[in-house]
Amino acid sequence: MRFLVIGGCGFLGRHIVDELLSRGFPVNVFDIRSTFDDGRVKIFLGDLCKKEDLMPALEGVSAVIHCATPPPLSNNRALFHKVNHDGTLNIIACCKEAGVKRMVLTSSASVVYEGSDIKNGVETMPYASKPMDYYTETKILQEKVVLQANSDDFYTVAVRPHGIFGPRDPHLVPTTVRTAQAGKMKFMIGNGENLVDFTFVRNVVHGHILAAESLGPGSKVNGKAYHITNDEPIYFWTFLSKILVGLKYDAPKRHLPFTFIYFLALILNLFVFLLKPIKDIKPTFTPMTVCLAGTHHYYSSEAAKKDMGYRPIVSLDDGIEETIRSFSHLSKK
Ligand SMILES: NC(=O)C1=CN([C@@H]2O[C@H](COP(=O)(O)OP(=O)(O)OC[C@H]3O[C@@H](n4cnc5c(N)ncnc54)[C@H](O)[C@@H]3O)[C@@H](O)[C@H]2O)C=CC1
Ligand SMILES: CC(C)=CCC[C@@H](C)[C@H]1CC[C@H]2C3=C(CC[C@]12C)[C@@]1(C)CCC(=O)C[C@@H]1CC3
Repeated sequence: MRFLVIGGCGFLGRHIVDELLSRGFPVNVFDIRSTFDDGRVKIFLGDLCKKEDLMPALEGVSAVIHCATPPPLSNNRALFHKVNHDGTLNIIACCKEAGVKRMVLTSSASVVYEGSDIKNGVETMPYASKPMDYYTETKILQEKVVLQANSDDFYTVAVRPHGIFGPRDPHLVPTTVRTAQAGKMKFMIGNGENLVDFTFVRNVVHGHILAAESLGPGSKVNGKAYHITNDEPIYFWTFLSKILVGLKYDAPKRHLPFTFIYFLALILNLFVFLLKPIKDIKPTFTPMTVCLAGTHHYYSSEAAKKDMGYRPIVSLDDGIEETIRSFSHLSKK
């Protein structure tokens, strides 16, 4: 089974490519940029929104893993809609024309998150009716169109990871370190007792490949979404403190009230919106990131265990240790 990994030059995508190769699968990569060179992989450069770019990459492919997105923490509504919604419709149409049989979408557990506590969330929870940011808004649209595209000759499934971390992560660890270096990590938001799923990247990869292998005629996974987690919810600020201390930064010790910081983030968000025509500011503390830092949000992966035999293959502590080692270049000097 030849795979095409759309977004294969990104953080998760590259790990998926590496694992597929190590399991002996032939792999194509499609991405708008190239970040690596491997003689075993043909990298097709292009825009997933353009049929003429995508079709050549689909030749001889039987399974597509679509994990491309604009950067989740950017705030570009038009780009998110263009890539995550319109672009995904294009991928579905191209897959059907090229005779691809299976599609795995990298969705997000955040498609049901509206800023309030979610404890052991299940996949049957309704989509967020008021998504907190444009990224989440378009991940909901994206998952809907992919699962609706499931049919007797094109099998689709959505994998919903949460808080992916690991080597080459461009979002979580670098943003945490930058925030600490700017002196903005001296306080925890809230009481520090909110449980959150952080998922080591190789567990997310394992879930994707299991999902791809499980798709097929009459399969129970066809047309469904599955949470893939480490199955070890951890206090948000305990996780961040482990990363920070591992990179020789001080862990936050004092607390700021969640509602106070959330109110400040709302005001800042308004200023960012008003100033947008003049200057594009990307604050770290947005209503979404403040809620993620101050509320419970962890999910059940029981459905993935039952329907596709998923189990995390790397423990949280081992994943944290490997991540810290891989980011030694970001250690405090
Ligand atoms: N990082 C996280 O904590 C989580 C990520 N996800 C999902 O996982 C997937 C992968 O995320 P990451 O690896 O963190 O992101 P990333 O930003 O590292 O990788 C995304 C890749 O998509 C490519 N891309 C963007 N626009 C494109 C276009 N128009 N045409 C072709 N390629 C394009 C980028 O060049 C990049 O290589 C995404 O779908 C994201 O929504 C879901 C849950 C959590
Ligand atoms: C409060 C603060 C600035 C903490 C620093 C860490 C954050 C940058 C990460 C903590 C939780 C992460 C997270 C995501 C991005 C990075 C964090 C906000 C996602 C929004 C990435 C894309 C998704 O699909 C959902 C993730 C939820 C958790």
